[in-house]
Amino acid sequence: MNQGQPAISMEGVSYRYGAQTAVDDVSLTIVAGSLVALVGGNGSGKSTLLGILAGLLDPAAGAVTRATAQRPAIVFQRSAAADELPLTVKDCIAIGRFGPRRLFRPLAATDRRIVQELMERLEIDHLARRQLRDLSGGQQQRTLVAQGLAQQSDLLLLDEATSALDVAGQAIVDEVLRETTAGGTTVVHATHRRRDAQHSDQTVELAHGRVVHVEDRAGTDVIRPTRR
Ligand SMILES: Nc1ncnc2c1ncn2[C@@H]1O[C@H](COP(=O)(O)OP(=O)(O)OP(=O)(O)O)[C@@H](O)[C@H]1O
Repeated sequence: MNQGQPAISMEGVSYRYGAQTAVDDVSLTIVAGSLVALVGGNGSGKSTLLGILAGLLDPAAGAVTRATAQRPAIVFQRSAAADELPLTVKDCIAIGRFGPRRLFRPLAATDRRIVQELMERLEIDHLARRQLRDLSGGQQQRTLVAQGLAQQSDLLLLDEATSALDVAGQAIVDEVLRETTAGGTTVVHATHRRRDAQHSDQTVELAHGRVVHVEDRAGTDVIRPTRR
């Protein structure tokens, strides 16, 4: 995909849970190879919008256009599998190569290399054989980010995926995400912490399901918020 071209366009997108409108008439263009922070308070619609971008939720109204048909990689704050399955850090990242159903087939040399490189980049290689459920929240989050990256999708979606990271861990993930977008991947990171947006190319602020503010890296408004 060409960097600088639209990776995703949303036009008048809305989503409702029964009578509750969670995303309300959102129009947005996300440029390929950019790092976008989706910010807003609890219940502002970040996860729902991410679910729409992931293709997991069908909007009630509006249109979403993606430049490619690749399946997006999505990283959540926590993994239920981490609590239930006897997964090592290495296994968990390997899921990103195969999908959960093919977890226990042998890794090809290329997959092993990708898993190893990601563990090194995220500085979790010393934890490779540890059970995920025995790790700290921040160590688990680094592993889940590595799992998302292992998928090598052109669209990486993060849902509060760095909330437990300390300053050093956040700096590592910021750097890895920056490298990832430089390689052409589009990254959308939903977070309620505004400071997580400081390295993003674009910050999209949601309130009550609406885009209320969009800023580019230099701090200038680039898209007018949707009118009420
Ligand atoms: N499964 C659901 N059923 C009913 N309402 C829901 C459901 N999921 C979310 N909502 C509602 O939709 C709105 C947006 O929720 P969403 O989870 O998208 O927000 P968010 O910004 O991700 O919040 P948080 O930061 O708390 O995770 C909220 O009012 C929420 O109560």
